[in-house]
Amino acid sequence: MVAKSKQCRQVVLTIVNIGRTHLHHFLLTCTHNNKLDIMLLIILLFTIIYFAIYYYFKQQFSYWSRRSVPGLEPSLPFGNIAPPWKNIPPTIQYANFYKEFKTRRQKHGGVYLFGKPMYIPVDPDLIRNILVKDFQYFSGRGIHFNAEMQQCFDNLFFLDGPRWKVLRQKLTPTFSSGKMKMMFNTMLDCTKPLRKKLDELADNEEVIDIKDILAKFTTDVIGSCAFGIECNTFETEDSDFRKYGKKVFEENAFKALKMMFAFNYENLAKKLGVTILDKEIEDFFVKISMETYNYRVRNNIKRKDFMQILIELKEVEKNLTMKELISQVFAFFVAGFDTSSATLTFCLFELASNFDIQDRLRQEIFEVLNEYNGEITYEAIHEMKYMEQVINETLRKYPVVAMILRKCSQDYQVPFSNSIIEAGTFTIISAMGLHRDPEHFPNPEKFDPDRFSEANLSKIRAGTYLPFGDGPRICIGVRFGMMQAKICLITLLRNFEFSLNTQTKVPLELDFGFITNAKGGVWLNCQKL
Ligand code: HEM
Repeated sequence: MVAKSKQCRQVVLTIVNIGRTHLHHFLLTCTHNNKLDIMLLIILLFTIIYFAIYYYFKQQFSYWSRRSVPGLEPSLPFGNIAPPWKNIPPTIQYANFYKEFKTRRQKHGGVYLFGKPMYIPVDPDLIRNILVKDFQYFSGRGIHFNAEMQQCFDNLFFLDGPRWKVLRQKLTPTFSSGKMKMMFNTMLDCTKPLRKKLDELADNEEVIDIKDILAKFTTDVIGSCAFGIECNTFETEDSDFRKYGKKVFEENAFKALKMMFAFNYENLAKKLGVTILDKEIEDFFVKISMETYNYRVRNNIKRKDFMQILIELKEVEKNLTMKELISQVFAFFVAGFDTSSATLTFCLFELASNFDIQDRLRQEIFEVLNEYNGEITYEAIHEMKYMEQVINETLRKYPVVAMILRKCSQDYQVPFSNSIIEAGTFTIISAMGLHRDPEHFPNPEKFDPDRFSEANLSKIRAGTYLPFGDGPRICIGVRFGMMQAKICLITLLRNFEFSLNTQTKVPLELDFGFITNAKGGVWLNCQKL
C-alpha cells in the first residue's frame, strides 16, 4: 500500500513537472500577452490539475478491489457519499450501504468517503469479532482530533489506546448498580417539574412538543446528577444548560464541513489546528465544572451524584487530573441528555400510536407500584419487565446512535476471506441497517415489544442488536440511561394518557444528525387520567 501510494504520488509529481516545464516554455515563447495566450495558459493549467486529481482518485477508488473486498461504484469526487446538496444524512447513507451489500449477499464491503476507504461489516459474526473478540485490532474510534487543544476532550468517548483503557477502568465503578441506586432519588426529584409542566399543558389542552419537554427533563437530570446543579429548565426557558446543550448538537454546513475535513485529512487538520467544539461552548462547561468542583471541595459539600464520585477519584485516590474530571462531566452531559430524550420521544410516539401497548404498559406500572405502596423505588422499576421490552423495542426501531465507529489499529485478517483490513482504516457498523434487516427482525417496521419477551430473547442473534454498541467500548451509561427512561415513563403513564396530534407527520421521517431525531418533531395530546 505504502509502495502504491508512493508510486501514485510520483506519477502526480511527474504530471505536475511536465506541466511546469510546458508552462515555463509557454511563458518564454509568449511574445504578446494577449487574451488568447492567457486563455491557453488557463486551459493548460486546468487540464493538468484535472488529470492529476483524476489519476489520484482513480488510484484511490481501486483500493477495495485491490484487496478483494466487494465495493460499490464510486463517482468523482465524493466517492460513494451523496453530494452535500442532496442533504442525505450519513446515518441513512450507511444504512443504505449495509442494505446494498446485504442484498448482494456480501458479508462485508468497502465504500469511499471522498477518497477515503471505509469498511462496512454486514455479517453479525464479523461484527461481533470486531467489537468483542478481536477488540485489540479495533479498540479506538479515531476521532481524537486536536484533543490537546480542547479542554473537554480527554474523555472516554474521544480517547483511544492506553489512556482510554486506564480511564475506562477508573470510571467503570461510577456506573455500578450500587451507584445508580445512590443516584435514584436525585433523578426522581427531577420528575416533579416534569409532572407540573404536563399538568399545566393538559389543563390548558395544549399540543405538546414532546421532544422539547423530554430534553428539558433529561437536561435537569444530567445537570443534577453530573454537575450537582438544579438547572430548573422548565422554569427558566433559556437556562444556560439548555442553551449550550442545544448548541452542542446544532448542525450547520460549516460544522459539517469541518468534521468531514478533520475526518478525511486528520494530519492536515491537526497542523491547521482545526477543533470540533466551539470555544464558547467549551468555556461554559469548563467554567461550570470548575465552579462546582471548587465550591464543593471548599465547603466540604457531599451529594449523591457523578460529581461526588469524580471528586473522590481526584481528591482521595489521586486518580484523575482536573482536565480529566472536566472532560468526563462534559462527556456524561453530552452523551446522556440527547440520546435519552430522543429515545423517550420515539417511545412516546409509538405508545401514542399503539393504545394497546400504552394500556398494557400502564397496567404493569400500576400493578408493580401497588406492591410498593404506590412509591417509585429502585427495586420497583426493575420488576417492570414489559417496560424493559418497550424501551428495547424503541431502541431497535430507532437506534438513536445509528452508527458504531471503530478505527483499525493493526492489520486485520478478515476471518472468512483472504482480505486484510489495514491499520488506519475506519470501520462503520450500521446499527440502523442491522435493526431494520428483516432477516434479523421480521416485519421490521412493526413496533412489537414482544420481540424482547423472555421467550423470544434467545432468538435475537448476537451482533444484530446494538443500541448501546458492544464489547469493551459499549456505552458506559446504559444503566443510567435505562433508569432515567423508566422513571420518566412511569411518571408520564401513571398520570396521563397520550395520543398523536395531527401536527405529527406520519409516517415519521427520520432526521439523522449525530443523534437520530424525528423530522418536524413529535406532537402529542395529553389528558390527565
Ligand atoms: C438511551 C440512552 C443512550 C444510548 C442509546 C447510548 C448509546 C451509546 C452508544 C451506541 C455508544 C457507542 C458504543 C460503542 O462504540 O460500542 C455510547 C458510548 C458512550 N456513552 Fe452512551 N448512550 C446512552 C446514554 C448514555 C448516558 C446517560 C451516558 C452518561 C451518563 C452515556 C455515556 C457514554 C460514554 C461515556 C460513551 C463512550 C464509552 C467508551 O468509549 O468507553 N451514554 N453510547
